[in-house]
Amino acid sequence: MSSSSKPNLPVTNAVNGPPNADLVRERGAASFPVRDLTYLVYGGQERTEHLERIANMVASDPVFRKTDRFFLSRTEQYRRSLEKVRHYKELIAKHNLHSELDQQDLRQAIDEDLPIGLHVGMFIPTIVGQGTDEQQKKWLPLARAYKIIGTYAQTELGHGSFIRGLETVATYDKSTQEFVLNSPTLTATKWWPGALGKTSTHCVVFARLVISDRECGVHPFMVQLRSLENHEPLKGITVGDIGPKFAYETMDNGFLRFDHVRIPRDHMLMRFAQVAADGTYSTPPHSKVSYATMVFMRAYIIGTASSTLAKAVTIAVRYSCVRKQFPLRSGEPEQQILNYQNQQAALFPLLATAYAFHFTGNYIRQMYSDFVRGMRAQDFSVLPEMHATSAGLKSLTTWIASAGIETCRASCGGHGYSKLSGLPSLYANYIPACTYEGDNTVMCFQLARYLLKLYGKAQAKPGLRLPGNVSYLEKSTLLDERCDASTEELWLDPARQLHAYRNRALRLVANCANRLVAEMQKGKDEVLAVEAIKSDMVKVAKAHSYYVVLNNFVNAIEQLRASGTSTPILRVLKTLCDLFALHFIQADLGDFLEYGYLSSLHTEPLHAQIRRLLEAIRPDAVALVDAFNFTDHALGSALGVHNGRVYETLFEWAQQEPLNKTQVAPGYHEYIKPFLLAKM
Ligand SMILES: CCCCCCCCCC/C=C\CCCCCCC/C=C/C(=O)SCCNC(=O)CCNC(=O)[C@H](O)C(C)(C)COP(=O)(O)OP(=O)(O)OC[C@H]1O[C@@H](n2cnc3c(N)ncnc32)[C@H](O)[C@@H]1OP(=O)(O)O
Ligand SMILES: Cc1cc2nc3c(=O)[nH]c(=O)nc-3n(C[C@H](O)[C@H](O)[C@H](O)COP(=O)(O)OP(=O)(O)OC[C@H]3O[C@@H](n4cnc5c(N)ncnc54)[C@H](O)[C@@H]3O)c2cc1C
Repeated sequence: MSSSSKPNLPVTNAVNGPPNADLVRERGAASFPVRDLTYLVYGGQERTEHLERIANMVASDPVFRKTDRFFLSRTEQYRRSLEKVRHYKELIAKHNLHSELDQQDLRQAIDEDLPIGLHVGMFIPTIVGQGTDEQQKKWLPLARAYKIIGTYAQTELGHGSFIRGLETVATYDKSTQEFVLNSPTLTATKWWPGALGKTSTHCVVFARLVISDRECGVHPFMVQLRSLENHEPLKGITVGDIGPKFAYETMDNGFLRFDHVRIPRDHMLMRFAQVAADGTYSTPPHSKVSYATMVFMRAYIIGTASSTLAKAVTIAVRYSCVRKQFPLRSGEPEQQILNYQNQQAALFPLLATAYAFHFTGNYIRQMYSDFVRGMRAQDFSVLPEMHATSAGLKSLTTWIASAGIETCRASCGGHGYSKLSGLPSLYANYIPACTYEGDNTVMCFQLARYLLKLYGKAQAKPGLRLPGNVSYLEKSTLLDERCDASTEELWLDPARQLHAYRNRALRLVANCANRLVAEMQKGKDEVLAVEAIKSDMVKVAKAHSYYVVLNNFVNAIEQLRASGTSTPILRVLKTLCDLFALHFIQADLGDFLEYGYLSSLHTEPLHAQIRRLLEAIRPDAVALVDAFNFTDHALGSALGVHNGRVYETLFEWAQQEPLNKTQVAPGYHEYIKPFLLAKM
């Protein structure tokens, strides 16, 4: 089928030449207009073309090249990322990219963990969210123009998850109307904040506020760290880089200590809690409102899980199409490895998941903007739902995307282990998303607590109406219902798929609630009873989040159908949605079998339907990854190049290896020559 409009062919880092014939053939045989799916993913033709212009501008700009990254030392990588920051700023001015959206598009196209990520992602949002109008007026123009660079300094050597345990103190001195910031112990040292070590001139510090010996809880303070003239740390401030990490080399995650550093009273961000000149403290309208930037970032992280996984899948699917291994019978041509069922079973559920997460990203963005609108009107009622939902989805999406990248890497065989595949660095730079912005397990407890509370309320008050995604907690009769998908066809019914996910989630919540009561009946207080069910709480949070993701995918398809999306696109999205739904039932089959919701009567057709779905996706696999529309620059992979010239590109990129600069190995004369035969 032909596309409705021609794509702008991505700028390529691949070796030029005729494209791989298998890829060409597969692209020509797609069952749907690829370009239309791209428009759907990126929000329309105009927006897609705008993104392409930016992506191609970045991809063709030598400053943004990525191919040298594997051969640079940590310090060189940091310097290179600063060079990219400077150039990013130059391009904003040159191309008039002053809107926040344009700048976000540009950063996304640059596709590197730049040391201004925290400035944009957390420092500015914290000023916007927590600063008074006057504070915003003072700091935002400076921050937005990069006259100052800031970060978000919350985590300490001793505490990250347990925010109330932070030890940095901000003591109010009424006589001078200043706060005195101090790090009283080694464990009070701020540790981890991105761009803190070497780049930032300022930061928002989270410290426990003390007024006349009274503890008022953790609050945000604006602090200047370095001189704006020579970048030297200011008096009383000890700051530096925390040293080598698993990856993330471009980012100077830092440490920071305060020795009785004085800041003016108006440097406490006082939108919600205030300290008056005489030391009178006014409490915020919600005790956790100062945690709002983290909720914002969790929502952002959920949105990026789709694109990250989509990159890994694009690389693995294209490579699996080019790579051939074994003829089925002797004398026949070798098979593309993508034809093997095991390869499809590894990759296609991840392809489906990347699409599923795309719709979940849209959902959380909408939920977040509704929540912000409410907050502006002093309505915090949505905060618990927003916090719990984003905590759970952040955990599920980052866990699945991390594991998915590794699956993609492993499915590329030996070449997947080469950094030139792009997959090792994609994985190593992505996995901290499971830890930062809230350790995933700890985040799951937050969602599970919320669900258990609502379940308890619904039990105590029949007829209570709960919000949309959790309304199934009202229906304990659902627990008596069983699966009736006894044929392959019935498994394609979205209502039945959702029923299964809802039933599993409710079952796990109910079991957890019962176990909590049982533990308390054994004599434990509530705190210890919760400790006894913690691993089950993680399962509860994941089960609910799976349900939310599937529900969003099903709803999105319904909305697309209603808005007249073409049948071929709807068909392929429905196939992906079915595969997502059925694959994750198959993956957690024990949950569904344990309480008799499913039996072998249902599992046989389930397995058979999954095999059919893999077959259905196979002819469209390349088109489905092409629809993500990544440039070769974005993928940074010799295996995933758009033209499929995988071996040529691998060979050429390998020539850049510094070891290849000389024919004779460095160290040969000292270490090899002495024991080799002198002559043959
Ligand atoms: C939206 C789309 C936007 C698109 C545009 C974005 C542009 C951005 C550009 C970005 C550019 C680059 C990106 C950079 C890349 C990313 C880099 C990542 C950098 C990482 C930064 C960090 O890691 S910052 C540090 C993060 N730290 C944490 O997350 C700590 C985790 N811990 C906590 O959150 C809390 O302490 C915990 C929730 C665990 C418990 O809190 P605690 O104070 O102990 O409270 P409890 O007593 O347990 O609970 C009391 C009740 O409060 C409820 N609650 C807790 N937290 C919240 C909250 N945040 N909101 C609401 N309610 C909350 C809790 O549930 C309890 O409720 P209950 O009813 O009493 O049970
Ligand atoms: C790359 C990277 C960038 C970062 N950037 C920033 C930044 O810019 N600013 C910033 O302030 N911070 C930053 N952080 C810190 C990050 O937010 C914390 O590391 C994160 O919140 C986890 O906290 P923790 O390290 O204290 O883990 P811990 O809480 O010590 O977790 C360790 C283990 O204990 C378990 N655990 C913890 N509490 C409980 C409990 N109550 N019950 C059961 N199990 C529990 C966890 O599940 C985990 O398995 C960054 C971290 C990384 C890795």
